[in-house]
Amino acid sequence: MSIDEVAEAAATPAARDSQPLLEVEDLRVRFDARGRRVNAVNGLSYRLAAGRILAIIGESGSGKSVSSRALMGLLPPTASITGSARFRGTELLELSEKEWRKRRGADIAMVFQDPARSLNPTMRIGTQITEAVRAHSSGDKKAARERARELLRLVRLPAPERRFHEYPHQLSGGMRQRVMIAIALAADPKLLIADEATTALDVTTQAQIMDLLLELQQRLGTAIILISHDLGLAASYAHEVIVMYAGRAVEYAPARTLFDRVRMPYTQALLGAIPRLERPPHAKLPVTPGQPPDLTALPPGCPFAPRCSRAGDDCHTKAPPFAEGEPGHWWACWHPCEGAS
Ligand SMILES: Nc1ncnc2c1ncn2[C@@H]1O[C@H](COP(=O)(O)OP(=O)(O)OP(=O)(O)O)[C@@H](O)[C@H]1O
Repeated sequence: MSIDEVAEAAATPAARDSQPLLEVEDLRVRFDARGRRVNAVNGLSYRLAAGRILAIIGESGSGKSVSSRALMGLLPPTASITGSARFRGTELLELSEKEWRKRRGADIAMVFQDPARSLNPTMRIGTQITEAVRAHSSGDKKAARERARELLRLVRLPAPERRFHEYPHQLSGGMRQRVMIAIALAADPKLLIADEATTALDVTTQAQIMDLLLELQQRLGTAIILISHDLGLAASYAHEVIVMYAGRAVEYAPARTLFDRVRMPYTQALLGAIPRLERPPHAKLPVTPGQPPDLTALPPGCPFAPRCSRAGDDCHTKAPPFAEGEPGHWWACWHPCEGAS
């Protein structure tokens, strides 16, 4: 089945209603520090089925990382989290730190933007992956080393035998990111969150890492959440896309539907700012005129209204619900676009 066929299948109610891997409902994250309250995530809900690729896109500060870190128990103590995030039926938001230590990386693993900072510079690559394997298994060291070698081959690291004995600084950025992906896969997670995992890489290497993630999703059935500023990346690789603004989902649809029939003016502004013919394959989110709202003082209406060319008086007073306007296609807007980007 091609990605397009998979995406089409996802739009059917049957596929949507099948047992989801992850169900996020009304997730809210607030930071209280030094007398300031930052409302970083403000009622985010979505479902992800096993083996699917979901892209979460939005401008800087829209809550993409914070909402995903909440799923890994990685937020600081200044964060108050409410709502629900069920992974295969288990409520993640109620886990204790002790339970997190056992589970983190096992069910859900995360790959970040900067592999140089995530790897230990003083430890050989092979040792770091072996330790990750041992953290999640009861097998002996020899078996863990063998599994580490297998993981390096799985992520297609060139010359894996030689690299096994090398240090991070001896590898290129793309190779280091392959090592981070190998570490993330050590416990065979069902969900991999890639938080801007290719942003720091050159365009060719970006494409290679994305192709690797796609291959892993197809071979291992790992679901992937791609957090990105990159619309082209979402269009090329994701089955479904969530567009976030001010800590909320403002549009959600199968990738093709979203790019063919945009409804939310914010998404259209993001897409429309780059002329289609000139749109490079990995176009970064352009800056839409105006500023994102102050998360310490959110307006009563639609948070995008002050920047929106379609906004009416109602938009400034009453927040539009995030609702399924067409089968499989959700948006939060009182005056949606006509349906073509
Ligand atoms: N520890 C924290 N304390 C206070 N505010 C925070 C903290 N972490 C994040 N925030 C705020 O929460 C909001 C959402 O941040 P988040 O990192 O999720 O955005 P993002 O969409 O991932 O942006 P980027 O693409 O720049 O990473 C931002 O305003 C950010 O400043």
